[in-house]
Amino acid sequence: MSKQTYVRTKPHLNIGTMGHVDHGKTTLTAALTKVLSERGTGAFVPADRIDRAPEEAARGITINIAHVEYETETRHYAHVDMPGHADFIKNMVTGAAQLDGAILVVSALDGVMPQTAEHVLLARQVGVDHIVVALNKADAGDPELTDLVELEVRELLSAHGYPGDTTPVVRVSGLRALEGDPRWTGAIEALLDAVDIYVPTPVRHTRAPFLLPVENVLTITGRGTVVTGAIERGTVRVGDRIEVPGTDVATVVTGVETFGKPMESAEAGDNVALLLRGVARDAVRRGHVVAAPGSVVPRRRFTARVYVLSAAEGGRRTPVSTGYRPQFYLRTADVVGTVDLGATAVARPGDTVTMTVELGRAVPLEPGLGFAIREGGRTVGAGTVTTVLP
Ligand SMILES: Nc1nc2c(ncn2[C@@H]2O[C@H](COP(=O)(O)OP(=O)(O)OP(=O)(O)O)[C@@H](O)[C@H]2O)c(=O)[nH]1
Ligand SMILES: [Mg+2]
Repeated sequence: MSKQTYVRTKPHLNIGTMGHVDHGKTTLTAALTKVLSERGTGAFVPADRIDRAPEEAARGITINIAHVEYETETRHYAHVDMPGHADFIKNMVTGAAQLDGAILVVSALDGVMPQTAEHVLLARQVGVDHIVVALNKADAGDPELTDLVELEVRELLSAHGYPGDTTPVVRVSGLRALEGDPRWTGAIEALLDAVDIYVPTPVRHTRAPFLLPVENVLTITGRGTVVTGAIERGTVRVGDRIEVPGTDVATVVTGVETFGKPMESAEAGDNVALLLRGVARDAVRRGHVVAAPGSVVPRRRFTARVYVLSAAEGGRRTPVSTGYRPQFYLRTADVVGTVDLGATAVARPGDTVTMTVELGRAVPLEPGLGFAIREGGRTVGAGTVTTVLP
């Protein structure tokens, strides 16, 4: 086994494509890899390979195939193209995507559609601070209509607290760029430049104790159990001791990889696969965290500020009251919880309220941790932990 080691020469960022179904997210992702493969800083990944299910890629200790990686002159990117609307919601609300920036794909032919708006709202809630717009299918759109679509997108962004007037909007054609048409490969270059310039290099908490929310667990015959996910904080290297709070797992990391390449040391922001010594496959699950020993104590109760989505935002039509038991999505965990609204007693759609929550099982909690509240497959609220209770 002589795999090439990952050498960190540039800052690493996590970005992704979002937008309404069929607006061309996957085609654009493929086009980005094609243009960069021609520059020699990435491998071309055709659209049908991006859309493939993660399980099919469980060779080596490789991570979710919905991620592709590429480099520009100044950065290394992991790019996640979420295969469908439901996956997008799941990845965004669970924090699995952990995007530093997003490319909002809007078809110049169709303009802003319901999921365009929903994704912008969700991006805002989960703390994606920087959006670059790709007005896709510009090859087929009438330029004057495309101008109107651009205005519409800028208004949408402004309405959700993004700087709509100054957000880069680049007219692209993923399809024509894939065919190698120089006008449109040039547009993809312009989009990449916009991302490089507009999305700032995030500050990573590399000095904090190591924490990895587990996104996926795989078994590699003959090697053991592997957990994958994006490192939230700290660093990790082969030989480090770790534990999985709330379980009996306390062991040593015996392998660290990113995109199939072994790493010397991984840090906050990296998408990694960790091989854990002597851990049974069913001992660790999505929703657990892997942490530096003694650094995290799982808890069940907290107070939070919560925004209850309005019906227009896809939320509930009726108020919630004390005793309400929805699902809470905290990092990659999905846990039932009981709401206590105290003296307020009810919260109407569109309200921001303080609540106390008691979760069905303990998870690592801390002030400032964001979460989503879901019920019957839709997002009904978004909040932030204010106090962790004993
Ligand atoms: N004319 C034109 N068609 C495009 C372009 N990009 C994508 N398409 C077509 O639009 C359709 C949808 O493209 P996808 O890339 O699968 O769209 P998507 O947003 O990933 O779709 P979901 O993942 O299902 O939400 C396909 O038929 C593409 O060939 C483009 O730049 N120009
Ligand atoms: Mg797609």
